[in-house]
Amino acid sequence: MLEVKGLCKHFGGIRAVDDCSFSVERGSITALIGPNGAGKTTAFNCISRTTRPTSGEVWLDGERIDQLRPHRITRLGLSRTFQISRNLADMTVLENVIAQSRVDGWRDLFKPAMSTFEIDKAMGLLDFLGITRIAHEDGSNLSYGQKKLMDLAALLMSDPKIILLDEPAGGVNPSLLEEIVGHIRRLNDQGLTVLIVEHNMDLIMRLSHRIVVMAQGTVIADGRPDEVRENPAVLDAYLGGVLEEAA
Ligand SMILES: Nc1ncnc2c1ncn2[C@@H]1O[C@H](COP(=O)(O)OP(=O)(O)OP(=O)(O)O)[C@@H](O)[C@H]1O
Repeated sequence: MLEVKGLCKHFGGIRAVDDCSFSVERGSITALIGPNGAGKTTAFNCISRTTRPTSGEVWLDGERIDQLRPHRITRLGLSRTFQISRNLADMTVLENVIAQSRVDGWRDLFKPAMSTFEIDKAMGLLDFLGITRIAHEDGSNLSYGQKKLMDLAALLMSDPKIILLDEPAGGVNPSLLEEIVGHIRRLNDQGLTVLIVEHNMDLIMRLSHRIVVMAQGTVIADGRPDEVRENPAVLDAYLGGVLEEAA
């Protein structure tokens, strides 16, 4: 469904992503893991085109997307979250979900505040995520975890085929973590393809069908969780630690 071919992103002399190639199968939960600074977020940014790649190609369902604008990519069915919530000031959760989901660029400036269709759709998603009770809360009063759920709702507004989740478990408490895992599983059961960057190895090992491992900008391993966990190159990149703890 998603194919990344020879992707490079250089910042001056830093090769953040360096000849990175991998694919994501339709209907899968695929994890992109790697030690700090491996290039995972930069790869995400290039795929969703929030960063312009230096070279390489990204294909979505047979269409090359690496030269498209981000909102065109969203329209083609690829949406992503950010490590840091993009909560908009002085807006309720419902307003945030709708405002963040608008993908038509400057044309959105001429749209009415919120249509009934958008409100119904956003409320349906807040219900799916179990957070209708905070629909009319000011977005800036939310806990860190609630913001993550709000961002997930905004992401789902565009009816994506594939979602890219950047550290969905980062900084959330254990019970919310289980809730987020449940939501990701349910979305995947409904046919949504998921690509996830996450440092929580326990979550990754439980949730993913396939794991792509990056180190120093490139892919060093790719396979099922049990294969990746035993891979000497991966253990070496991580110096053993986190993977052994998750075993
Ligand atoms: N805008 C930038 N300018 C210069 N260097 C950058 C920039 N963004 C990222 N880098 C560098 O690129 C490399 C890869 O960073 P990136 O954030 O993609 O890694 P990561 O695998 O997502 O790390 P982490 O797990 O810590 O989030 C790092 O060395 C980082 O310092």
